[in-house]
Amino acid sequence: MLNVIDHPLIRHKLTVMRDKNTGTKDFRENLDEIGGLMVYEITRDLPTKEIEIETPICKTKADTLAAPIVVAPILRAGLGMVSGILSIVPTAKVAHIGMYRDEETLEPHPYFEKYPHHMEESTVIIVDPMLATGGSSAAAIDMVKKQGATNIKLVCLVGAPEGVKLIEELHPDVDIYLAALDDHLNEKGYIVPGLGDAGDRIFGTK
Ligand SMILES: O=c1ccn([C@@H]2O[C@H](COP(=O)(O)O)[C@@H](O)[C@H]2O)c(=O)[nH]1
Ligand SMILES: O=P(O)(O)OP(=O)(O)O
Ligand SMILES: [Mg+2]
Repeated sequence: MLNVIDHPLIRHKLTVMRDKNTGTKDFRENLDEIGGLMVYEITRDLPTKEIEIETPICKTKADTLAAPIVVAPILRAGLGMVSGILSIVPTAKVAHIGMYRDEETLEPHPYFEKYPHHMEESTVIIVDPMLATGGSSAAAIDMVKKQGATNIKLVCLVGAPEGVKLIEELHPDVDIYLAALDDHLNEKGYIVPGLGDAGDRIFGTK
């Protein structure tokens, strides 16, 4: 199911990121901050369990997270959201999924994967700022499913209708979270209006 997280702070920060005159430093900082703000909303339905603790006053029962959380950035661009997410969920483990998109065919090419233990019992949050054709995210979801993950969330900043459709078709069990649903893809597979090439803007490459 698609969830567009609509919040004035997120809209403001995303506008800064979309602006072509925004430099690497401000682009990175705003991406990180949006990552933190989005994850607060996304984790709203995480399962909790009651445990017994002792306060300075008495014994009591209180809630704690029931399952481990794994943040799985799709390299490189997804890396830009990790520290913002970890600032809200500091106990999360981090998986890495290396993927590049062929510039001609737009097909995703995985080149690296590394996971923490217990993927099957974790809530896995896959992050990539851009959901364009959806090929990279769909492939990343396949990869974490092969590791046994069943509770998977996909968190992107900007999505195109084409990418949302692909994920809904291939992985109807995965909830999609966006900060904005944009208009369409251009002939080169870039999101319009979008924010350009996220990896290049984060890392200052071209
Ligand atoms: O406007 C865009 C579109 C894509 N990217 C990069 O490509 C992948 C996602 O593309 P899919 O077509 O959905 O596989 C994403 O990892 C971005 O790194 C982009 O930066 N800007
Ligand atoms: O999906 P790509 O090819 O844009 O990868 P990166 O995020 O490393 O720029
Ligand atoms: Mg890129």
